[in-house]
Amino acid sequence: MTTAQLKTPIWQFKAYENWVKTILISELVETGNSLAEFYCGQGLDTGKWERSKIRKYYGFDHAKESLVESETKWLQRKQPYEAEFIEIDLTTDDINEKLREKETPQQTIEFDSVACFEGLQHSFLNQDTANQFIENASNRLKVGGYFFGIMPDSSSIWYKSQKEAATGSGLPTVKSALFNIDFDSDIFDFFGCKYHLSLKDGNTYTENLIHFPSFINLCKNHNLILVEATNLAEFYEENKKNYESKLQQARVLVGKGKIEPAQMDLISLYTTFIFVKEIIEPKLIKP
Ligand SMILES: C[S@@+](CC[C@H](N)C(=O)[O-])C[C@H]1O[C@@H](n2cnc3c(N)ncnc32)[C@H](O)[C@@H]1O
Repeated sequence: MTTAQLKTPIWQFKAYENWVKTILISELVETGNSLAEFYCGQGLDTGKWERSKIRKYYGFDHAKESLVESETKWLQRKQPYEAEFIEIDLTTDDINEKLREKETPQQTIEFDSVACFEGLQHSFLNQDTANQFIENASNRLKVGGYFFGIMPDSSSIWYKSQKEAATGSGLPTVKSALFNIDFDSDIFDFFGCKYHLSLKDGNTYTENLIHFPSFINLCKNHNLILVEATNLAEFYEENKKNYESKLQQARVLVGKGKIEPAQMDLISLYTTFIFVKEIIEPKLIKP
């Protein structure tokens, strides 16, 4: 990695995101845990799972080649935990069907935590896909277990848009030193309000803007209760003291004790989320 590459906004964002992931994992995942990673991709976090000393890992992704890459990383690290790499479309398929074939009558599969670091927003194409995804997240999670990760912060993005002057139809374009955000729609719907994040270095990402209160309600329908959601910019203020050395290790460029404001503006487009699975109360039968 050259010094020039290290300084690009996207590399800096990824370094910062890595720092956040490391903290979330160290606070929520315990030695000996059974851990599911949704949208595991190519296993970029294999080292983090190894350091957290999990017992068993289940990586879920719909791309076979990503799962092969993820498994290769795990093999290269000499299989530091037991692992399964499972091909599934998390927005249309039922996780039970994939897991049943791996279970025995004596041993059913359950997770202490479900992590999802990139992709939750892609599940919100419509009500059915969002519902199937959250159902999958909750289904094999133990009571008291965490569903956690990182997603775009719709409140922050919405707020930034509302501060801009409206020009023509559609939601106002967000303009910042490192990026612009354009919206497809002129309303902020639960589903279907797409936006395009264009970085000044030429990369463009299309995401779904998730209405956060509706997301919380959907999770509640699946017995997942919000514990906290922290905008990634605030996350820095809350954790920089306790995790300063990890900030250096992640190679986040911090000048004069703080991250550049333009970089922070990009970081503030995302939020953490942590839900806990609650005890399912039996329904009271009225006399
Ligand atoms: C950006 S990668 C995530 C990488 C990894 N989680 C990380 O943080 O480094 C997104 C992954 O989501 C997977 N994906 C996208 N839609 C999916 C779906 N409906 N079901 C399962 N996997 C999906 C893609 O194949 C891709 O590997």
